[in-house]
Amino acid sequence: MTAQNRIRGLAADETARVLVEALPYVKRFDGKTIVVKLGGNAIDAEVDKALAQDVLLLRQVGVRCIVVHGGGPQIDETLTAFGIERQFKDGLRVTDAATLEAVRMTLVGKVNRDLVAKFNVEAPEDPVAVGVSGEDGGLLLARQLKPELGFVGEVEKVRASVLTRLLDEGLVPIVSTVGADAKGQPYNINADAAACAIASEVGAEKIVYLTAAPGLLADPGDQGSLISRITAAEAEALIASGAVGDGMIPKLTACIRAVIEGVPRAHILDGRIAHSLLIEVLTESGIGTMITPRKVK
Ligand SMILES: Nc1ncnc2c1ncn2[C@@H]1O[C@H](COP(=O)(O)OP(=O)(O)O)[C@@H](O)[C@H]1O
Ligand SMILES: CC(=O)N[C@@H](CCC(=O)OP(=O)(O)O)C(=O)O
Repeated sequence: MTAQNRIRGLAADETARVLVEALPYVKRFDGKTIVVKLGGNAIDAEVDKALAQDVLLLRQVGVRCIVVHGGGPQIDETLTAFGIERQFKDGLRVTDAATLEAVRMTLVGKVNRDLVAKFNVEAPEDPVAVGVSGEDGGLLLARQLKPELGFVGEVEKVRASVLTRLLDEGLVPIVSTVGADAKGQPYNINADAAACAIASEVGAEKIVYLTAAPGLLADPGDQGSLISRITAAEAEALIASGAVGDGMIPKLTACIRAVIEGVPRAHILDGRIAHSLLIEVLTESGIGTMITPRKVK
């Protein structure tokens, strides 16, 4: 059985054997940081449990994981319940004051709390997941992106020490992406962009985007058209060609930016597949799409 298939069917008593087989890959990441971005469309009870297990296992073998989450569909639900209309421009949510309240309530107050709880039930003896909002400890200093988007922010500065101090203590930060400016005005920040800013500032070895697609597709209508490897320049050309749509544009743009800013590899993986993170990190062939700064063998 290949290491990939073994990890897929990971059973507790098999974990040690799988890890021995994966040792060369584990060593590569010992002491390194991996940023994992979980998209709102990939959030699901079963895969969240598998993700929690993967992150906790990687932590046990010395990998420092930071989880950044989105929550687009969950925000939509809150807006519907409040009778507030949703509006998007270029994949970003137009955020007026009422929408901002709903975003903050949903991302920080619900999605983040639920994920922290799911992670900590996987290790009740040693609950290491800690929820952090971009407003906590000044983690995400934000400024308005464009006046026409209202309270949508871009990251001006990441205060990485908020996360590295937690990682140094063996904790696993779970980040929601509402930031604030120096005056305390909160901003809604796209989670793909925030994860990229965090990965470059902490000097991550990898950024992994878990989403509800097999990876980057050459043709969004053809699930079999997966692109396994792509350089930043090729990815830019693909966006310009119009073959990338919806939520994939901010994600691919964030991947391009991350690798240009020094993160060696960015990945887009199918977050609906249980243990996709572990399969990617601990096996040679990997899954999904890998974005690199330039061509690699
Ligand atoms: N070229 C493409 N390859 C893959 N997915 C694409 C592409 N173009 C558009 N998409 C769509 O983008 C979606 C990912 O965006 P989104 O759902 O916003 O992600 P997330 O919630 O993970 O941030 C995919 O599920 C797919 O429907
Ligand atoms: C400015 C902006 O668009 N912010 C996003 C933040 C959540 C997010 O990015 O969630 P996903 O990762 O699930 O897409 C939003 O309001 O939906």
